[in-house]
Amino acid sequence: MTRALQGSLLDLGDEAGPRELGATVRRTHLAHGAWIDLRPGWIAGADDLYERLAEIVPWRAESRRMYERVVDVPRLLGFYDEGAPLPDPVLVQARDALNAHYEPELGEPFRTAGLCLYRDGHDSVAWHGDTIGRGRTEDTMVAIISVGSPRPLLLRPRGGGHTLRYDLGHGDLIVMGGSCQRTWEHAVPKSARATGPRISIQFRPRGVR
Ligand SMILES: O=C(O)CCC(=O)C(=O)O
Ligand SMILES: [Fe+2]
Repeated sequence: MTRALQGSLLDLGDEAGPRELGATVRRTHLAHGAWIDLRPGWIAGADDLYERLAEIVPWRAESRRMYERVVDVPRLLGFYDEGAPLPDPVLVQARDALNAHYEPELGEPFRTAGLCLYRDGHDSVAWHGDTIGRGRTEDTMVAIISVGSPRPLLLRPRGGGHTLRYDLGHGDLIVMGGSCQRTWEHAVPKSARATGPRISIQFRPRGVR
């Protein structure tokens, strides 16, 4: 009796979706006006969320012209523009919770969601900042949720310096803020090790890409 009740209470406390943010978020100030926030294990039920997203997102393979050659982008992509319905209710809850926490500081809401699926260690993203839009010139924030198997997200200052490494998966949250997109770069390197699949969900404000 008691045991069954305890079990169900624990289940209730661990309902799928975002857990608390608030004081559980740890901020690290980096050089040049950049910072990152970390909240490990933010999403309860992250493995189920991985499975649902892998299934229902219309994943696109892209290719890009590199000088004379056309090369495959080494990951699968999804994109939900402002106003487009997100593919899972947990992502709606997560975006709402991020906005409740960050909008006072950011001054605007997160509006778009980009998704990347790294199928295995061959998939990766090369060193870059999210500078296609306003991140090139303005401070902003990019919030990334990781589900599935952890992969390292590396960060290094532009122009050289020590590389930071965060292993992100299973519902972890990282937020890159301040000048991070223009003064630092980030990457998910290829791995020669056996690596399970990871999906990242990146929430960005309008005009940041
Ligand atoms: O998958 C990640 O965590 C990073 C993705 C990324 O940097 C991007 O899509 O701009
Ligand atoms: Fe990026």
